[in-house]
Amino acid sequence: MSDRRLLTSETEARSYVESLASQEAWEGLNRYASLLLEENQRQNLISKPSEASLWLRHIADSAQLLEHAGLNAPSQNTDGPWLDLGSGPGLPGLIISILSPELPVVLVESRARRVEFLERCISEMGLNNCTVRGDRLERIDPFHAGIISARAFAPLEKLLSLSAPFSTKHTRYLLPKGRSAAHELKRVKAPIRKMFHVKHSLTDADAGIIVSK
Ligand SMILES: C[S@@+](CC[C@H](N)C(=O)[O-])C[C@H]1O[C@@H](n2cnc3c(N)ncnc32)[C@H](O)[C@@H]1O
Repeated sequence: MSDRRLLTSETEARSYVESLASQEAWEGLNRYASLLLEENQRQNLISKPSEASLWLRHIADSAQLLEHAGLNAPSQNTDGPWLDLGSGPGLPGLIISILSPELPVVLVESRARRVEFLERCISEMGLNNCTVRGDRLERIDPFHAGIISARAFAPLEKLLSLSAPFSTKHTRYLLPKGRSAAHELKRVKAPIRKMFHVKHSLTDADAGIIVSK
C-alpha cells in the first residue's frame, strides 16, 4: 500500500490534473471550477465542506478515470461515446469532455436544475463533444457506449442492470465507488464479480474504482 501514488493536497491535485490537460483544457477546468462554486451557492451540487478541496475531491477524482479508460489501446472499442450516468454537476463526465475534446461524451442527468447547469457549462466552454440527456436513464432510447462511468449513482447491481441496454461486451465500465468499492463487488454474484476488478483511487487511500476487465 505504501508505494501507491496518492494525492494529498489541493496543490498536488491541481498539478496532477494540469499534467493531463492541454492549455485550453486547463483553462476550461479552471472556468468550470469557478462556475461550479458559484452555482453551488444556488443549488446543492457538491457538499459545502468539500468546496475547499474541490480539485482533490472532485476534479482530480474524476480526471483519474482517464488512466483506466484505455483510450490509446488498440483493443479498446471507442465506437460508442463515453456515457456518464447521473452526472449531477458533471462529475466525472464534464471533466472528461474538457480533458478529451475529441471524445464524444453523453451526460445523463434527471434533475432539471442540474441539467440547466450542465447545458450552461457546455455552452460557455464551447464543448462541442459533449451532450446532455436531461431525463431518467430508464427513459432514454439505448445506444451502445464505448465507456460507461457513474459516480455516486446507484449500487453496483442496480447500476449494471440499468446500464445493460447501453453496453456491449466491449464496453468498459469505470465506476468510482469510494470506500465501498471492494465491499460492493464482493456482494454481487460470482459471474458478474469476475468481470470486474478494483483499482486504487489516487485521491483517497481507502477508496477504489471498479473497472471492467
Ligand atoms: C449522488 S448524485 C452524484 C452526481 C455526480 N455523479 C457526482 O459524483 O457528484 C446522483 C445523480 O444521479 C442523478 N440520477 C439518479 N437516478 C437517475 C436516473 N435514473 N437517471 C438519470 N439520473 C439519475 C441524480 O439526479 C443525481 O444528480
